Amino acid sequence: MLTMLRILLVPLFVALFVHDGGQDTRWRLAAAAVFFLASATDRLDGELARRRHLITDFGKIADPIADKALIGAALICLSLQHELWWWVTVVILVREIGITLMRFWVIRYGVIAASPGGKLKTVLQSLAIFLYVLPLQSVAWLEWTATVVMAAALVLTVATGADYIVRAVRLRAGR
Ligand SMILES: O=P(O)(O)OC[C@H](O)CO
Repeated sequence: MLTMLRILLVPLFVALFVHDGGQDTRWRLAAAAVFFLASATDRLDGELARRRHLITDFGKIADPIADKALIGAALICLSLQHELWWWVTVVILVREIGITLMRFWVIRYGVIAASPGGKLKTVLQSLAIFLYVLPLQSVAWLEWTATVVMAAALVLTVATGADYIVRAVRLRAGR
C-alpha cells in the first residue's frame, strides 16, 4: 500500500520540480517536501512490514523498484537542469535498472533482497538528492555536503551492485 503511494508520488515530484524550469523557490521547496515524504514513507514501510511480519516476496521486489523510480526520476530532473553531471545519473541508473533486471533473471532460484549496504546506499542517494533539490544553491557548505554525500552514495551504489551480481551468480549456480 505504502509502496504504491510512493510510486504515485513520483509524477507529483517531477511536476513540481520541472515547474518554472526548477527556478521558482516555492515550487522547488514543494518538490523537496514531496521527495522527503516519499523517502520517509520508504523507511516507515520497511519498519511496519518488519514489525507486523508482513515481509513478502512481492514487497522484496516492489520496494526497491519504488525507490528506484523516485531516485531515477529525481536524478534525471537534476541532470536535465544541469545541476548534476549526467555521468553520475547514468552510472546510478545503469546499476539500479541492471540489478532490478537481474533480480527477475534469478527469481526462479530465489529472491535477492536488499542488503544492509543497499539500504544505506538508498539513504545516501536520497539525502544527496534532497540536498540538491533544496533551493539553497547559493549556500556553499550545503553544496559541498551534497557533493560529498553523492560521492559516497555513488561508491556504495557500485560496490553493492557488484555484491548483488556475485550473489546472483552463486544463486543460479546453486551455491
Ligand atoms: O540495493 P538495492 O537495489 O537492493 O536497493 C535497496 C533498496 O532501495 C532498499 O529499500
